[in-house]
Amino acid sequence: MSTSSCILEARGLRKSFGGFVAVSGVDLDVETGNIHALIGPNGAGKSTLFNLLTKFIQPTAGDIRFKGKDITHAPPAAIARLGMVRSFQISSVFLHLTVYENIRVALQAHGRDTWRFWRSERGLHRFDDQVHELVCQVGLEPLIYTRAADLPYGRKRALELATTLALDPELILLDEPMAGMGQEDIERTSALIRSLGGKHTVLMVEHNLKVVADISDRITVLRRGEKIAEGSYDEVAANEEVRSAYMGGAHG
Ligand SMILES: Nc1ncnc2c1ncn2[C@@H]1O[C@H](COP(=O)(O)OP(=O)(O)OP(=O)(O)O)[C@@H](O)[C@H]1O
Repeated sequence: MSTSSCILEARGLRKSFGGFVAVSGVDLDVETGNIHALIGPNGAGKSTLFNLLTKFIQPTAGDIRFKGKDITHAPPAAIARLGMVRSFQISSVFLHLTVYENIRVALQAHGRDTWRFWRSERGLHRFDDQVHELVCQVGLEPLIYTRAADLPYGRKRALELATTLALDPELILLDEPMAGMGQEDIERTSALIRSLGGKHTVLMVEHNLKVVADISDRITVLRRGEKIAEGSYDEVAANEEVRSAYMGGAHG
């Protein structure tokens, strides 16, 4: 694969915890504009790899490049400024604020003008068009003036995604975006993630294989810390090693 078409590249990533190797020499190429899924059975190393890529933990060996820049030792805040944002951490939504206010705060933060937060109401309304655009994008129009604390779980996650999109990231990292969602929210969120492809790049860890099949352009399969397959859903689903990995345990 040509490196120029890849927004995120990892080479030889390794993470050991004491004597235990959780991620072992993984190479990963995430192509610009793709929806890319990381899958594998329980304990395969998906979360560890995701935490390495998002800089929550440091690798024992290997390196990571974002848009060609070495970010192996960059702190998470620095990579966010470069355009790589990890979403779906509900804790980053302000529960006492409404949907409208949460998205406006995210837009203000992105504009780096948080000091203006306390300025006149009129000044704050300059974000209204963008707030409405994002609210519509994630399907929260009827709940725009609802406090985040009062949103159902799936809608809270939609709000989290809207606040992430407010930062206009080139690469969005989603950690199990469908976890805990009912079927209706799964369908809505799948359609939303699918719609991000092309304009944004998405890398997600996801357990729901139907969702992975429906929305991913490319899939990387891990087992026991190693990459065992990569390709389209049909390609990885036909791979013998992948089939035996999933037959051996619960889907993960
Ligand atoms: N901080 C840690 N200390 C020790 N071992 C760890 C640590 N984090 C993860 N591991 C081990 O590394 C292995 C991979 O874990 P990881 O959570 O990355 O897998 P996973 O594919 O995300 O699994 P699941 O689908 O169950 O969430 C597991 O055996 C786990 O016990």
